[in-house]
Amino acid sequence: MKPDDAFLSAAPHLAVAGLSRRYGAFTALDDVSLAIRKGEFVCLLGPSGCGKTTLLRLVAGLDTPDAGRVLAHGADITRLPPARRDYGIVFQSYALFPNLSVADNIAYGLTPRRERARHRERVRELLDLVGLPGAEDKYPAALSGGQQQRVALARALATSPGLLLLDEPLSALDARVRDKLRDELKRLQKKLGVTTLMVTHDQAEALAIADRVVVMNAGRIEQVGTPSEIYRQPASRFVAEFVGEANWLAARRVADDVVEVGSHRLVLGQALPAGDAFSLFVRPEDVLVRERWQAAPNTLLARVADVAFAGALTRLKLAPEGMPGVTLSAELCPSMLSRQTVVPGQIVPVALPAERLIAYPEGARC
Ligand SMILES: Nc1ncnc2c1ncn2[C@@H]1O[C@H](COP(=O)(O)OP(=O)(O)OP(=O)(O)O)[C@@H](O)[C@H]1O
Repeated sequence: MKPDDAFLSAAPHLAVAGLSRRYGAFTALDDVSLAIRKGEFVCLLGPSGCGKTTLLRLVAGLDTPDAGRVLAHGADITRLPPARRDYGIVFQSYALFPNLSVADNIAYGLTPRRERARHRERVRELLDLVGLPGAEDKYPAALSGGQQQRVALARALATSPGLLLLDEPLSALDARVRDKLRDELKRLQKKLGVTTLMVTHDQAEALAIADRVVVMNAGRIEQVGTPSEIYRQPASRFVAEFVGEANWLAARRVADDVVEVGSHRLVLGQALPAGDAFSLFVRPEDVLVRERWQAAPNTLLARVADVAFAGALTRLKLAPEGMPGVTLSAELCPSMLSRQTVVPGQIVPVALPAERLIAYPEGARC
């Protein structure tokens, strides 16, 4: 059974199976399969041009695939026109009607039009929900970007759709407004339980907001996982490079779970993939600076090259002995620094926990 068959037979809330979209000779989306459960918040994450919006547009019915299917509750909706699909959508640009009041913008999709009193009540409810009570009579031009996006969200939710589609809804906003709206969006999504698919190229946003993140690269899915799985266990070198900060060390195979970096042997928590040359990955917060030396596997000495205070943590640059040319970034939390001072030039013991090291075959790039 192909993985698509397994998840399609489970009739998830939304599924795409073997979806491809080509523009001339260029393949924007290449055999993508994905299943989304009811109530899930899923983020499509990836660099510009990787096919996120293409996938969202196919789900919305705004475009037609060259191959593959879109299914809602197991029913094939690939050819169903957008108006007959059960979703609300918010785009990056606010896309409100400038000549309509906030109330009319929100009520636009509500039918039948004659039920004005009922619509007024629904608009009031939605404006409360998105944190804009009393804004009914304002016009879009009188609203800030963040407020306009709240109205766009209210409009998308007006018909209580089964699916909320969001295409970079926060990226046109300044950082402070974006963070606030991000938290509110997450709270709102959980409160309503509306299944949500959001496109973003901002990894911090995806990790903070999503139940599951779909990392895309060049029209394909690299990994689907919870934010913590994506961050802690990147399935490919591409994901490891795209999400979060990392140290990369050139390593050579010594045994099935042992590599050599410079003159050091490092034990790994899992068996190496095939190959002799690897890029060894370790997050800065997993580079552990010890108070005193203990002869233990994966422990080495390093000279502190730089100490930079960064508020909630302190960033160190470390030059490990026996690894010429290598600089390791480490992050220390305040509780650790209250026990020990670290200054440039100091020699400190450093541990690289086996289970925190991941080896990717050299050359297996993006
Ligand atoms: N109508 C089109 N005609 C030709 N090429 C297209 C068309 N639409 C998209 N593409 C190409 O398909 C690829 C994927 O585009 P898509 O908009 O899905 O990327 P994206 O991941 O959403 O990127 P961004 O974050 O920049 O919006 C891009 O290389 C884009 O240039």
